[in-house]
Amino acid sequence: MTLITDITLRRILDSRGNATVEAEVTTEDGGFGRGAAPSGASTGEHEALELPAEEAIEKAEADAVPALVGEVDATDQRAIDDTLHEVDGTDDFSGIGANSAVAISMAAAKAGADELGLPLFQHLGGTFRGDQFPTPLGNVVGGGEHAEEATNIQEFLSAPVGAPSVTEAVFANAQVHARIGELLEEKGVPANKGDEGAWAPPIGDDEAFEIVDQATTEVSDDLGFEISFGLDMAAAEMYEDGEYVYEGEANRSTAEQIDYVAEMVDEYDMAYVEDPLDENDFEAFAELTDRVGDRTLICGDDLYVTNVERLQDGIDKGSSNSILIKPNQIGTLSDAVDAIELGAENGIVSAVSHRSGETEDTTIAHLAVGAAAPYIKTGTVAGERTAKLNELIRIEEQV
Ligand SMILES: O=C(O)[C@@H](CO)OP(=O)(O)O
Ligand SMILES: [Mg+2]
Repeated sequence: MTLITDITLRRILDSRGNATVEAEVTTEDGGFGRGAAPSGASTGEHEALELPAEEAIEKAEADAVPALVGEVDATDQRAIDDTLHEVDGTDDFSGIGANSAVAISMAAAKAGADELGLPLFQHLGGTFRGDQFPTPLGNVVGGGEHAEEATNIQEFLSAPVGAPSVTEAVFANAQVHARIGELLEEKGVPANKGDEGAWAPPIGDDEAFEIVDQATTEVSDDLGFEISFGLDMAAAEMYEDGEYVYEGEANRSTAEQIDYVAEMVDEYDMAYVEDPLDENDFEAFAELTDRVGDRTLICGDDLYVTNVERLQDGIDKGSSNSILIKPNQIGTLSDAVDAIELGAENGIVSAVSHRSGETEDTTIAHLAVGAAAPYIKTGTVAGERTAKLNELIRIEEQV
């Protein structure tokens, strides 16, 4: 037993320039870990609650810190995360803030790993983990809530499903991103970038499909392995009064949205579609999964918010064959691992994910490897994204 001896919380900047919570945890034998909370823009209605950074810090200092310091074993992640839940006392972490909770949970995990002299992925996953690497889904074009005057669809994701290693996959996504930059320039389209470093051009979704298809095909031919692509439609953000609102084109009813997504899956042989329907429509999700789930991943992000109860509901209804895992949506690493494991037991494929507002924290790279998640979504370029991608490259070298 090695007790936590100190926890420091502070306000730091995230990649959008907003304040977020950073935590540092020290153990009695000198173990140390630092973690920082990310923050979403297209947040799900049922996510754990993020409080303003200063308020989250004050509340966690008053309630969580005294319950952990000198009380809990730094190497017992379940006990740490259970304590966070106990002191918070709510269902959605509105007591201390999900941002304080996740920062402490991640910092403590790193302190525990340091204490044990293990890489974080192994502390989280155990001795027999570390030989399975996630395929990185790389955001290369996007709009929605992540950029003004760009595509309706929030993210077009390069998916190097045939890459022989995670390192080659990471570089393949960067090459697709670069190729799209060239294609946009050739077309004379001004190419700004969105919150996650993806190109955010003022073009329609149809044109974006064509450009991403061309770039992934060309890079795939060049590198000699399969690069598919996918989407995060973040459809809850488009859903108004029973219709999916597309700027510059006709709105779609739920039935039309299902038809549209199914057609695009087949036309472009897409590997992955996240949040194609509203976050409360488990039934429409099930209809789409029934139609195309044998040939693509239909992933629930805002639908499940990394919550095992919502995931169980989706499993019972056949809503999807994939789940997005965001530790800050649920508040602790233990909760995130529970969702991955419940998914795996039921044939649901996990993709561990960043948020649009990020920091240099690399925990999700370790979580994906430690929990053997088949996918990770953490951008393509930009420092706060490459922090995780470069960490995956380093982990691959270690094993
Ligand atoms: O919708 C998503 O999957 C995420 C990350 O790409 O965006 P946000 O963090 O804004 O919710
Ligand atoms: Mg999403």
